[in-house]
Amino acid sequence: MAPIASSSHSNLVGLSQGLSLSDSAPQINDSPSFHPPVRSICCIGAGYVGGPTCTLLAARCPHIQVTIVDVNPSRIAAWNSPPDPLTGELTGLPVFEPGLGEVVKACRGRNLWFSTEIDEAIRAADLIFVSVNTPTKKSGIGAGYAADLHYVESSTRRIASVATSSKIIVEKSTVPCRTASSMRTILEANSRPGIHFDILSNPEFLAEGTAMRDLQNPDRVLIGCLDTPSGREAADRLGEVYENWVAPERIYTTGLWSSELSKLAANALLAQRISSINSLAAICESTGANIGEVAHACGLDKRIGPNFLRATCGFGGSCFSKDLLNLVYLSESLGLHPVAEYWRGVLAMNDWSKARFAQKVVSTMFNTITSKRVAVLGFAFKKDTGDTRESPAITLCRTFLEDNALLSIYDPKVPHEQIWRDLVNDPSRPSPSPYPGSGGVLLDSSLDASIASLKSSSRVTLASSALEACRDAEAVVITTPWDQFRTLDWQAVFSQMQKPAFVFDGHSGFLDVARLEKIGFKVQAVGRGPEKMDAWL
Ligand SMILES: NC(=O)C1=CN([C@@H]2O[C@H](COP(=O)(O)OP(=O)(O)OC[C@H]3O[C@@H](n4cnc5c(N)ncnc54)[C@H](O)[C@@H]3O)[C@@H](O)[C@H]2O)C=CC1
Ligand SMILES: O=C(O)[C@H]1O[C@H](OP(=O)(O)OP(=O)(O)OC[C@H]2O[C@@H](n3ccc(=O)[nH]c3=O)[C@H](O)[C@@H]2O)[C@H](O)[C@@H](O)[C@@H]1O
Repeated sequence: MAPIASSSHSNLVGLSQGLSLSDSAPQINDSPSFHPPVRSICCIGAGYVGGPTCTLLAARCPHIQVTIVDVNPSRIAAWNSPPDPLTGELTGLPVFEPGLGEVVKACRGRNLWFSTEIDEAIRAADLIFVSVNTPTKKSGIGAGYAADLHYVESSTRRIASVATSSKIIVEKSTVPCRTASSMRTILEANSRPGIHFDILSNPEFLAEGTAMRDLQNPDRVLIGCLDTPSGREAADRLGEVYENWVAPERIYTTGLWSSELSKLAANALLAQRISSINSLAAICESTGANIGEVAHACGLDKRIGPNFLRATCGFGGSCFSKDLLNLVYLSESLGLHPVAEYWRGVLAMNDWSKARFAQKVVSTMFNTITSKRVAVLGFAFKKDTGDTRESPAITLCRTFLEDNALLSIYDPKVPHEQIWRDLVNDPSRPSPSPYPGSGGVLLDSSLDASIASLKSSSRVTLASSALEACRDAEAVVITTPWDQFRTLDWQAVFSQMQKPAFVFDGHSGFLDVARLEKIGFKVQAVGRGPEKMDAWL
């Protein structure tokens, strides 16, 4: 495979063996004739990806009009919410991302619009990003594994039915391999005569909490296209948009199917590293080795590298599990059962890591947490986001509640209503969302009743600060590594806790264990062996 390099807008490299000609990356750049330079963009889906991605695009391309649309009016209203009158900050946005508010403020009303007028935005656009949710199917064929593509399909049908001019359609959502082919069939079967669509795959690699930084300075922009003159030209047009702020050598063009698969592959490989280090963390805890030292020692090898080797109480987030399940399903569908088993193992290790951590809390606290107050610090799946989808904190809190603990939970960004819903929602159903219609379950009466019952049981308190959450607690469990938890006044925490005061750190190397032990805490941290192992030295 050629290294990332580009001599034209399309970085036309990456012919993959085994692909038919139309699957492979194109080799030459034909003169344009199908699509004019992009002046107007529509993004369907105003979520964690569509919102930040197209906001940054609007900021870097003032000559392009960008309209982000969504079927969910409350989400769009939140994107259009006014600045706080006191601070001037945009605190009502539906997505919390450091730096996002400032960029929205600078562009909104200039060349950035948030709207529910989907048809109008589709008609006006030269290029359309499809950034809708692709959750794991909850029922029917492939339930629990396959991606639910009905949001992608309904967006595609809508484009076909309302478009009055030719367009470039860009898959931004993470989709199974060959989804572009289904989209093309739908578009061709439903569009008006004389209208031409080209479909590109342009997966998104941003991570929540660092989205604006990742979008501004991506490791790579991947564009998959068909090897046809119009497909190559469409890739050029999208490449030109990115070149307003991304160096051409970081824009990598491949065949469509390689691009679709690369997104699943990248997430699978990242998740695999976490499960690998978490498996080693378990060995450390039983031997007296320290996972921080082991990870550092391994990461010094340039072939391994230091990133994504932080042992934790398990990975979360809306995509790692979903995309791994998708890969497992794809492998099974292709009859590649050992491949499916291999990736399934990454998920199994993650489930085990969460269960193991919860078990450690219970066993350390003399094998019972019944009626003991446990302070849970953090509820989002990682710091600097308010997103709780697949957060390990949810699994841990549910386990503690099943063991009859009293929970006191604090997170700086997750709204209380979201925490209540996550605690009572059946995990086999879609993750509930504060934005009805956004892909999560709608608030229904049974959910409301469960929340009311949990609230009235007094088994869970939602605190307004970390210190408040820790008051009278017998244990503090760090589930999300927000910076403010590291710099907490731990002496003050200790003085107001029951004794012995336990701390369980779900993120290796996050807390200064030696300092906490000096204060008097009994500390357990993922991947840190027991003191007594060193006793024979
Ligand atoms: N969340 C993340 O950090 C990343 C997500 N992805 C992928 O991006 C895609 C979107 O993910 P998120 O933004 O997190 O999802 P999300 O659930 O936050 O947003 C999706 C939005 O699409 C809207 N929508 C659904 N169908 C629609 C339709 N027919 N017309 C108009 N709007 C519609 C929903 O109302 C929702 O607001 C998924 O495929 C995901 O795997 C990729 C990289 C990062
Ligand atoms: O497709 C997606 O949705 C995105 O998924 C991840 O991004 P994200 O889930 O937002 O955040 P990460 O930083 O990857 O963290 C995911 C989870 O892994 C955990 N993690 C991360 C790193 C690590 O070393 N150990 C570890 O347990 C985090 O605590 C978190 O729970 C990928 O990093 C993005 O490239 C990708 O675009």
